[in-house]
Amino acid sequence: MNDIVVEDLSFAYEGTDRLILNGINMKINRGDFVCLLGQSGCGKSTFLRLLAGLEKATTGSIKMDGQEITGADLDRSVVFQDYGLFPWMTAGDNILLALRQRYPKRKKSELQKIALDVLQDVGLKPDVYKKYPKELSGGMQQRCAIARSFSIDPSVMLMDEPFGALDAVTRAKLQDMLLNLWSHEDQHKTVFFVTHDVEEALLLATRIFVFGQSPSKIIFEHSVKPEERPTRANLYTSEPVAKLREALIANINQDVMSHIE
Ligand SMILES: Nc1ncnc2c1ncn2[C@@H]1O[C@H](COP(=O)(O)OP(=O)(O)OP(=O)(O)O)[C@@H](O)[C@H]1O
Repeated sequence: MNDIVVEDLSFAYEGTDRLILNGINMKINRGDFVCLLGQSGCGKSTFLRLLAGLEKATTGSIKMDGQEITGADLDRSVVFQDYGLFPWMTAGDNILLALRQRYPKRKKSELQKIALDVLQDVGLKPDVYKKYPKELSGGMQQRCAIARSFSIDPSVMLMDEPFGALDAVTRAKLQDMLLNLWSHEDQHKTVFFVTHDVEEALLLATRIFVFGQSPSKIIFEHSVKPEERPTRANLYTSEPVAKLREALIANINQDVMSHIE
């Protein structure tokens, strides 16, 4: 079943006539892990904002389960690079706030239990619940942001370079954690994940799209066959992954060069 269908989408920010996105078509199945690549400024974040319902298509449409996306919805949660936790609230209260919006009628004690469970799911100890964001490392804050996002059980997670600000070791740990969370769900969540990092996309994606620029359109797409999905151990030795890496880099480079020449 196609969960999200993007048809002939074009977009210009209000008050401007410059098209940021043009002629985007995409059919995404429930449970796909979609990675979006492309050079800086090509419109990846803008595309996520449209999926989130924070912007409206100029022409064309984005439909989820056959219904046009017309505004924000807790069924599509967003994780940004800068963690997005409210600094004046503890990690636990940040998660509780999201849970309260999702489940307004449930008891506080039930919601606290969900918050503690999701903190554990992302590998954090219970004492993190009472800590303020400034008392946590960048990696811990991003774990909290992901925990908050998972806690409200959205069908779709929109992740805008969530690991872009982290060091390589923390980043690898969080990639493994995210894959683990995603793959252990009975029904996988659909993930849209923006990254600049080809290796990250190769490791995570079941679908990869490369956006070109001015205005942005899809210049390359690939569906990864289940038997070709790499692990961290064979990321650099698998033949299909090597071929895909070559194709991704060639397409991104070609797009960069065509805007320099
Ligand atoms: N609110 C806005 N109003 C007008 N133009 C905007 C607005 N936000 C972004 N843009 C422009 O839209 C284009 C695409 O930006 P966007 O942030 O979507 O690209 P990106 O591919 O996510 O970039 P990066 O990889 O650097 O994060 C850029 O030219 C940017 O200047």
